[in-house]
Amino acid sequence: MISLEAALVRDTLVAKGLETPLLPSDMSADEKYLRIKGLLTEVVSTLGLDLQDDSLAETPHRIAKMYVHEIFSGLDYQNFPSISLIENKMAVDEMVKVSNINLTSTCEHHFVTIDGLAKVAYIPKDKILGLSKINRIVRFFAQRPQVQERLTQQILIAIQALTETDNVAVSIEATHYCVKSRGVMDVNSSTSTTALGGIFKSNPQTRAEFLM
Ligand SMILES: Nc1nc2c(ncn2[C@@H]2O[C@H](COP(=O)(O)OP(=O)(O)OP(=O)(O)O)[C@@H](O)[C@H]2O)c(=O)[nH]1
Ligand SMILES: [Zn+2]
Repeated sequence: MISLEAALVRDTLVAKGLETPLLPSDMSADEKYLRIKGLLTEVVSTLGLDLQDDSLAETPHRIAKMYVHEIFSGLDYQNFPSISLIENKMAVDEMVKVSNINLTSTCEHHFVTIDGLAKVAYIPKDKILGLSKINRIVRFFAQRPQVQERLTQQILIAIQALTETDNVAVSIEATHYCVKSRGVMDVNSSTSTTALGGIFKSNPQTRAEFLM
């Protein structure tokens, strides 16, 4: 069973065509762990590494656990954070902005790290979101194989759906280790992405206030 909030976010992402491409599966987390552990035993031994060595013996177990319960745990809506929303009794109608949210994700093309910072803002309407929940929503979607553009959009849409307002903005600045530690091997470049909704898109001043 997933929470009502998780179901709302999932259904909104599906309706907007922004859900991560997922196939239906009825495997439990334990079944996934066992299957991945077996497959990684093949990978590690095909690379010629000795799984009898005490340093390597647990590597398939560690990676399977890491995929299912850590870095890809956001594929399972049962891990969606509990969301606390309160009524906007104080009639806040100015921007609430959370900056420097630590973000560690995984590039879906190479399964290596994306390391960055996110900034999220919204202008409350009837509901106010518990502050830490913004960080937790960022973290949930980061814990999936991702492209940065989709990650940025998914956070936007989740917060729009939960706060029942379009006036949400998200930006991410990140280093992709698939660019830094392999391939083109550029150690200096970083990538910025932005997703803007409502007044953040239509009003240049609001956009500028968010981006500064
Ligand atoms: N748009 C976008 N591209 C990404 C992201 N993460 C990785 N990529 C890119 O995905 C592309 C995959 O390109 P391919 O040519 O199929 O893979 P590749 O041969 O490993 O490419 P190189 O990285 O150039 O060596 C690369 O250009 C990556 O830099 C992301 O978050 N967003
Ligand atoms: Zn990559």
